Amino acid sequence: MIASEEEARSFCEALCDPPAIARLERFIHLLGEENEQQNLVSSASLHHVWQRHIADSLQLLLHVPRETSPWIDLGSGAGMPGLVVAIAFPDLSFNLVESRKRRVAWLQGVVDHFDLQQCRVYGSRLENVESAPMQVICARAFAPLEKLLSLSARFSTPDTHWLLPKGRSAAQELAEQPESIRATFHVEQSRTDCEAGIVIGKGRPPVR
Ligand SMILES: C[S@@+](CC[C@H](N)C(=O)[O-])C[C@H]1O[C@@H](n2cnc3c(N)ncnc32)[C@H](O)[C@@H]1O
Repeated sequence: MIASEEEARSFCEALCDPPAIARLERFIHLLGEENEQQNLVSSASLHHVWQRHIADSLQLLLHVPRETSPWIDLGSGAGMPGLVVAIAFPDLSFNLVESRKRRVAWLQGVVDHFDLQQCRVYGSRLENVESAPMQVICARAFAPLEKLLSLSARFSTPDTHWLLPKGRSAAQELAEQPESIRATFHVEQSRTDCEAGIVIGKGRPPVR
């Protein structure tokens, strides 16, 4: 379990090369500046930014083969987890979906800053994004599991990996789903919070 900022940074250094760590440091700086202009993340969380945001995002890579792409991140907000993984691994293809205008501008500004040519920002509601097959669907703090699946199953195929950090409600939310959904997903322990879980799955869930 990652229990400190130092451990979180070491965890990220084990996953990423030094240029990626330098880009993530720059992202943290930009995030701090932008957070004074708009409420992207809680200011308290910036005191634990490697643990709460960077390692929390990068830990998703432990659950999917490294080269898997494209990803879609639902409700990217400040950029967790999709933008953080895109900054660390710019060779992977990412689609970031966010409906709030100022957040969209922030995401696009960061994509431009790092010249992330494989990263596309969709400034609209997910409901209005055209369907396309994705290899990874991720979302942190986007919507309750049932709603999340019904809004996004159309992006999945039998090969799609689902990576859904769900905080402390992970096991409960999954337990409330019908057996057909429970058969597709399971909960893995988060590395950054001993009480949090990540709902992990593979395939196209049979949603209504
Ligand atoms: C609680 S925030 C989480 C942001 C980020 N994933 C994180 O963990 O820091 C949820 C985000 O989803 C966006 N959102 C909510 N419903 C959406 C929808 N239907 N389509 C696109 N974005 C949506 C909100 O604007 C918000 O930025």
